[in-house]
Amino acid sequence: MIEILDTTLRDGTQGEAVNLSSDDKIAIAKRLAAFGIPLIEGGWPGSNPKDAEFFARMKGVDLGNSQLCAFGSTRRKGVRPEDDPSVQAMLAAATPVVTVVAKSWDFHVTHALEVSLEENLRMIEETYRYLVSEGRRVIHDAEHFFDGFKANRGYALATLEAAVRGGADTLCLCDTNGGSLPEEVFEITQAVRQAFPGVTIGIHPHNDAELAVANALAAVRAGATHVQGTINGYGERCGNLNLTSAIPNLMLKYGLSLKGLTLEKLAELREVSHFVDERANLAPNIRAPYVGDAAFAHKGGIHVSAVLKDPRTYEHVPPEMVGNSRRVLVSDLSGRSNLLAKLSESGVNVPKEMAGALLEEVKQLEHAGYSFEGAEASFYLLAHKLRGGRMPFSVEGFTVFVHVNDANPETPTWAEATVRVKVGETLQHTAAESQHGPVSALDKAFRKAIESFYPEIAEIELSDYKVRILSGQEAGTASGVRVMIEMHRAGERWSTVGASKNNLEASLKALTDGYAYALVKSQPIPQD
Ligand SMILES: CC(=O)SCCNC(=O)CCNC(=O)[C@H](O)C(C)(C)COP(=O)(O)OP(=O)(O)OC[C@H]1O[C@@H](n2cnc3c(N)ncnc32)[C@H](O)[C@@H]1OP(=O)(O)O
Ligand SMILES: CC(=O)C(=O)O
Repeated sequence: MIEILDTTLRDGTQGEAVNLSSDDKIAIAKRLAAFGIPLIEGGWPGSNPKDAEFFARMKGVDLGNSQLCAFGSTRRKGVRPEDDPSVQAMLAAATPVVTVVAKSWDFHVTHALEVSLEENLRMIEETYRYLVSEGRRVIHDAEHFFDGFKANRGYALATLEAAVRGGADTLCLCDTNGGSLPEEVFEITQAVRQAFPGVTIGIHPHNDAELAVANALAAVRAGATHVQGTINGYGERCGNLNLTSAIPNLMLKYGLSLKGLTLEKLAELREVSHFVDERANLAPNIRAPYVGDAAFAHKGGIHVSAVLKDPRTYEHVPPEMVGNSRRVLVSDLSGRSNLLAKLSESGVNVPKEMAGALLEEVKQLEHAGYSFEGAEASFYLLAHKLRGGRMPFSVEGFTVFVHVNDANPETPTWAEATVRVKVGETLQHTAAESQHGPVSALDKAFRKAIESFYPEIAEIELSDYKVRILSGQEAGTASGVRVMIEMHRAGERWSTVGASKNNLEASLKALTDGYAYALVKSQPIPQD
């Protein structure tokens, strides 16, 4: 049985760009508890008012079967634990468990802590004896344990002995600098397990050599049963053990039981990962194993063709087990299988002979700078047109004029646009102005042209607009720009693409695809 300690709210917040308010921390603690994480390290109460406030506010919060841990360090040199403000702050947090960082590496003791090797041993033992006497479960975070063991094995083991004498019930070996190799972690963890029979051994690996997951698994194979990490791998420098990878590896690959976590709960993993990113205001990593958007996204034609026959051909686990889903991408690396699968996702059945023509068109347009991978609405429209589907309008031309007044810099720059749009047999010629730039003026003029025919467009909003400069090879012969647009309406989102040598033309193509998609969706492509 493996026990997970989540340190997203402590080590996670030591990661660059990770900032959580106490409201965020409370929401994350509750979500982790609902997920089934048994130990949730909430922060360092002696460090800052926000962490102290978090623990004060958590006092009345019911975390079910999960326990909150306060983090801190051993007492300072020459101070009794009873008189050490950081130790007192840990106690004031009133958590059943405390996680205490202590030095294991002789070099750190003499150079960072600047105390004698003997005083460090006393700091560990006395701090723990005091915390245990106050009714706390003490988890000893043996900082730099692997480096310390390699430098001075005898002293590193002596720090663990001091921890056990003081009453620590878990010896968590930290790869603080994140540079250890799995074979070293295996051997050293095994040596510690043999030296401390009956004591719980833990692992806290950092990811500086991209080995945190491998090192956690190595430690578990060597007998560690307590694993510390963070959701999405947040943490100091390159981060901590990513629990969204470690948890499914332990459960699905090693077949181990994890305290508090069931296979049913594992299906919440992707949602938990996104919840934490959302609270931290960070964009999810699309390539994150198991939980990322791309984790089960199939792009190469050969892959898609096989996955459609049996997903096990290119998937190591079923995506549903971790709450993810299979996706098929359309690009110039597609075969007909990608297109047919993509269209069938939207309920569209395209005859096989037509798929060849569609594939050819996708490849030509991608050569000219389009990218359909993230522009599923534009791809849908291509198929719609190829099937002879009616388009709600056609754009016949546009002009844009930007007014600048160099003589009077106080006068705001503003743009004026006209568009010529045909709806059925009616030619609409409209103009609009905007102080938010030429694309905004074009959008307004275009809406004006079609709104009397399609009043439902009033509900559509633009949510994202990205321009990418295409150069040389990537754009083939058509160096220029690619514009990707995202629109939404009542909880539904869709994305489109336009490419051209002219930024405004690319923008108008992506914009009008967005409106056209919303309108044709109510008149689906006729089926065979
Ligand atoms: C490996 C880890 O990730 S451990 C967690 C690290 N996390 C953090 O540091 C975030 C929170 N930290 C803080 O808010 C501050 O650093 C505080 C409040 C802890 C200390 O602040 P300050 O008193 O200003 O000290 P400062 O940060 O400059 O230096 C750290 C001190 O802790 C001491 N220290 C380091 N490790 C330990 C330890 N295991 N036990 C006791 N003291 C320690 C250092 O020797 C140094 O003492 P010194 O000031 O006498 O040289
Ligand atoms: C305790 C801790 O965060 C470390 O040693 O990395």
